[in-house]
Amino acid sequence: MTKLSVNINKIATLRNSRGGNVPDLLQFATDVQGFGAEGVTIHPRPDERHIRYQDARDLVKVVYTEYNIEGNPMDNFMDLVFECKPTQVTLVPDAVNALTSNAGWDTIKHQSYLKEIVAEFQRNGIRTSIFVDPVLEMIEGAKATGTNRIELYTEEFAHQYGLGNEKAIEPYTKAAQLANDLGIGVNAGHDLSLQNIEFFKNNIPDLLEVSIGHALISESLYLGVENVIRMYQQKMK
Ligand SMILES: CC(=O)[C@@H](O)[C@H](O)COP(=O)(O)O
Ligand SMILES: NCC(=O)COP(=O)(O)O
Repeated sequence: MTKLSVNINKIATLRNSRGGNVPDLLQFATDVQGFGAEGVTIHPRPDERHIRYQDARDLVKVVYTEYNIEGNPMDNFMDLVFECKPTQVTLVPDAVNALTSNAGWDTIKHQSYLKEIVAEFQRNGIRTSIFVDPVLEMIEGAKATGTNRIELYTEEFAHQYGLGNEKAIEPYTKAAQLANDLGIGVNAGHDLSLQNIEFFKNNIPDLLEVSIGHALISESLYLGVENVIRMYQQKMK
């Protein structure tokens, strides 16, 4: 079975836009788990524009499924992860001001750095995952770091699939197969959605977990708005 970890960054974005506590991030995390999600993902960024470092700490008290913290392993981020002790840390090579994640690690160039960091998280009992493009050399490089898992960066697949190009799945299938052969677990994420998730899942052997945020929150708005409009009108009859 593939676990669904809900990325709640967007809930924090909405909350921060008004300065109060609506929507309530902790309640939302509690609810998605109550609705059956098998995990909660956050990706605190250095400017704290959505998830704040304090959110990561507060979530420790309410996340009873898999807690996945994503980010670039700079000093502040590492300290935060050691403090929160999530189930999994996903290492992402984002630039400080990146709008969103836009590339996987070069696991060959940064191999000794990643090896050291992976070992440090694992010594603290935290499972590691390395965000990578579906390139076979990068999967082999990831193996050499000692990581437990990789997360396949799926933006290109999502984009191409949206254009009708089903062949775009091929490098992902091959990368996942190699990871399986090498004994590394396979996660995936970025721009996965109701439109593309079934095809993706059906073509990736042993997909352990997907983390989905942007589309899932947008789809929740679309699928919920009709009900909410009727509820307002009901109250004003
Ligand atoms: C690692 C990854 O794929 C990202 O999708 C990410 O976690 C989302 O971050 P933002 O919500 O800041 O775009
Ligand atoms: N790791 C990917 C993630 O957490 C969510 O990405 P997206 O669905 O917001 O693109």
